[in-house]
Amino acid sequence: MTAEMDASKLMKQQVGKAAADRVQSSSIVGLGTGSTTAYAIQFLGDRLKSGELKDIIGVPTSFQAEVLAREYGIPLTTLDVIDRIDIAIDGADEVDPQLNLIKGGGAAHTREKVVDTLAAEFIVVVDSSKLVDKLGSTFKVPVEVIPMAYAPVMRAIEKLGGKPELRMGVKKAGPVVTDQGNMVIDVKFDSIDNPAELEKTLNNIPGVLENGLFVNTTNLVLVGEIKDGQPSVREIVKG
Ligand SMILES: O=C[C@H](O)[C@H](O)[C@H](O)COP(=O)(O)O
Repeated sequence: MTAEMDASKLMKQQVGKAAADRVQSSSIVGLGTGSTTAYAIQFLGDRLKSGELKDIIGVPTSFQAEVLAREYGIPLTTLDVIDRIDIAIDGADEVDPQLNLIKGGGAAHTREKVVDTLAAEFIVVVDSSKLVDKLGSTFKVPVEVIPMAYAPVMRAIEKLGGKPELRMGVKKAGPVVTDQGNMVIDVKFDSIDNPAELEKTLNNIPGVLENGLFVNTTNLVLVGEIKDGQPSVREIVKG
């Protein structure tokens, strides 16, 4: 493992723990997707096991989150049997100064947006590499589409000035298939000046299920960073 990988792992672990520590007993918890949230799920499981935390129920945002929650002993529920989510913990691929996000690097943004926006408190967990001045500067915007519509959706996105690319599988021939059985188009925009408007415009293309722009969805981002050689966590609160 390189020193860079070590640092990234340490930052993710630390921030995952900090988020898990904020969960209180008897909470219904939205369980996000990705490598950072995976640590939060693991630490929630540890707190349950030690008896420090009691009676939490998780709402998974993906097959990955569901499998991890089962592995770490977190009981699960679904949205048809609960009427609230107290807190959701989820990662992000980019965070801008207004705390708007790009998500969906793991193709889970559709279910994540449902769960995260239902939560009374949505905590984002990232390492410091995810902070950007402007959304779209390092990451493409993921757009989930129903399979029969992928070609016209790509043409419509080109007309909006985006450069669309069908996301292809790794160790799987052909496209990535989401937990809903759909496809993902990653879109490079030269400049995202109005994320709120772009989020709506993309979702308005027939055949699009959901895109990875999360605008005004969170007031709290926890950032894992390395300071003086030690992992630490910084809070960014929306003012
Ligand atoms: O679809 C995946 C999610 O939006 C993830 O939360 C996001 O990609 C961040 O993942 P990671 O913590 O692995 O960087």
